[in-house]
Amino acid sequence: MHAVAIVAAAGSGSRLGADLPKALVPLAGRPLVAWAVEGLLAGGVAEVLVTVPQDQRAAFAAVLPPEVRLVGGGVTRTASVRAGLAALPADADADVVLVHDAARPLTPPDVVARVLAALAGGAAAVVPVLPVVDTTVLVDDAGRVADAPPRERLRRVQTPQGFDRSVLADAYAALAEDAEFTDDAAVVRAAGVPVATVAGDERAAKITVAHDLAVAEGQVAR
Ligand SMILES: Nc1ccn([C@@H]2O[C@H](COP(=O)(O)OP(=O)(O)OP(=O)(O)O)[C@@H](O)[C@H]2O)c(=O)n1
Ligand SMILES: C[C@](O)(CO)[C@H](O)COP(=O)(O)O
Repeated sequence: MHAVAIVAAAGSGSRLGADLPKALVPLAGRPLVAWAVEGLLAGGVAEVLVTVPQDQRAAFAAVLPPEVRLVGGGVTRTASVRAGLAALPADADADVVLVHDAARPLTPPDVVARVLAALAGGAAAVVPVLPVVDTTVLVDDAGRVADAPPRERLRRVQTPQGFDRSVLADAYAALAEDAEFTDDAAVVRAAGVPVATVAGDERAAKITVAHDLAVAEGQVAR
């Protein structure tokens, strides 16, 4: 099995509110994207491609190993992953593709290895998940609680998400040009592909707001 990873790193990080793209924001002195790439390689990925803001290639090249390919991203995460997939050479060795967020810099290599093992075991699509520990409700348009789904079957979905390469490519090819999904598992599910799960890890938490970055700094310092 030859695994290539696409790291979605073309977002601005508006909710974090830093003065540079979120993937370049330092965590213990190193940009988030550098942490994310390192974790993928340590977990068994052979090649990494990073989707970056169109005008930031030089800044990303300066902080990543030279063998990491950079591709201009799109206006949504879905468009960025689509651009990354399109940039994979058709004859490349890769038979599986992992899609990861630069915003999950401290994802342990063990999570990457679990995703790869599930693919090697025959899964066409696999996501790392964690249980939901809070009571979780659906609200109506007025913000009133409308329903409380049983949390035993709810999961929080992380990245990297892993796919048979042709399954992911075909699912993206079937999407409308402006389609937007919150993750890649939703893209393949829209094409009717079942998605398996493996255990995620709290350390793979996504950095979205300033508090998340502070938590990650504490994690690295421990
Ligand atoms: N057009 C986009 C938007 C997001 N991403 C990437 O998708 C991942 C998850 O997105 P999120 O954490 O929401 O990042 P941002 O879109 O940058 O954050 P915000 O919504 O706060 O602006 C991030 O690594 C981000 O760089 C991307 O590659 N291209
Ligand atoms: C892909 C993801 O990280 C899985 O949890 C998440 O859906 C990204 O969401 P965002 O709104 O782009 O932060």
